[in-house]
Amino acid sequence: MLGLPDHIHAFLFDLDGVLTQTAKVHAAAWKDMFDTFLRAEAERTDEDFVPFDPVADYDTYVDGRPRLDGTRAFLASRGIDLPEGSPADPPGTRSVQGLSSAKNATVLRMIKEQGVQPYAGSVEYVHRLRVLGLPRAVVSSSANARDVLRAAGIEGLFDVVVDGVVAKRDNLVGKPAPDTFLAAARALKTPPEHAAVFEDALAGVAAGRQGGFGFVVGVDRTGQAEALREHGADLVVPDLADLIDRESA
Ligand SMILES: O=P(O)(O)OC[C@H]1O[C@@H](O)[C@H](O)[C@@H](O)[C@@H]1O
Repeated sequence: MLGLPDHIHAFLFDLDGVLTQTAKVHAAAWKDMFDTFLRAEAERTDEDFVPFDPVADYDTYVDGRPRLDGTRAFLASRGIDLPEGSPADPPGTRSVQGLSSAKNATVLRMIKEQGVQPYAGSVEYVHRLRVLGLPRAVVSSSANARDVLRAAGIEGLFDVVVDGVVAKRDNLVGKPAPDTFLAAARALKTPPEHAAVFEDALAGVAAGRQGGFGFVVGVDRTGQAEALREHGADLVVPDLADLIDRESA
């Protein structure tokens, strides 16, 4: 079905980096926040400032995970232990919540300034699924997913959205756990073995593999095809337009 095996009847799409060109905006916001924090830490402790790597650190610790998990995972990679804090902490407070709020303020500002561009190949692919009457969901760790979908003008293309807000409400463990994808498959009334996962994040393809989904498509926007395969992608494509081409080849 549209470049995928015939046993696939439902389609679960990650948002940032798969449907919209916002993975790079998130990466830039994370770098901005962590570099400000790391610079201050370097001064405080009289140690060298080692910046956040927007490719290696982003892909390994942050990409695809819920915001607070991303903050915790990167801090742990540097051996930095911060108090959890509270959601009321002002952005930039020296706490997990304070740093996460600073990142969110930056990403929201960037999205407001730059707007949100969808990937044309993804929009075309989802349109074709809709014409065929096949069920489609967005599965994103982001608490800003609804706003991003709306800003990209593609909110109406999906039957179900499981985002960071839904995950919190329903106590779903975030990616790389498969729970949010499983919840979306349930909502589409499709067993996981008949659903496909589309992901650009290593944590996301790992979630698809762990959840026993029928097919996992890795979407490689940044030259990490091999790592996507290692984390569980059955197929890696640079863009969803390639799946349309496979279908008509
Ligand atoms: O901070 P938000 O908007 O809730 O998003 C959480 C995460 O959502 C994921 O979709 C992105 O890949 C991550 O980069 C991001 O950090």
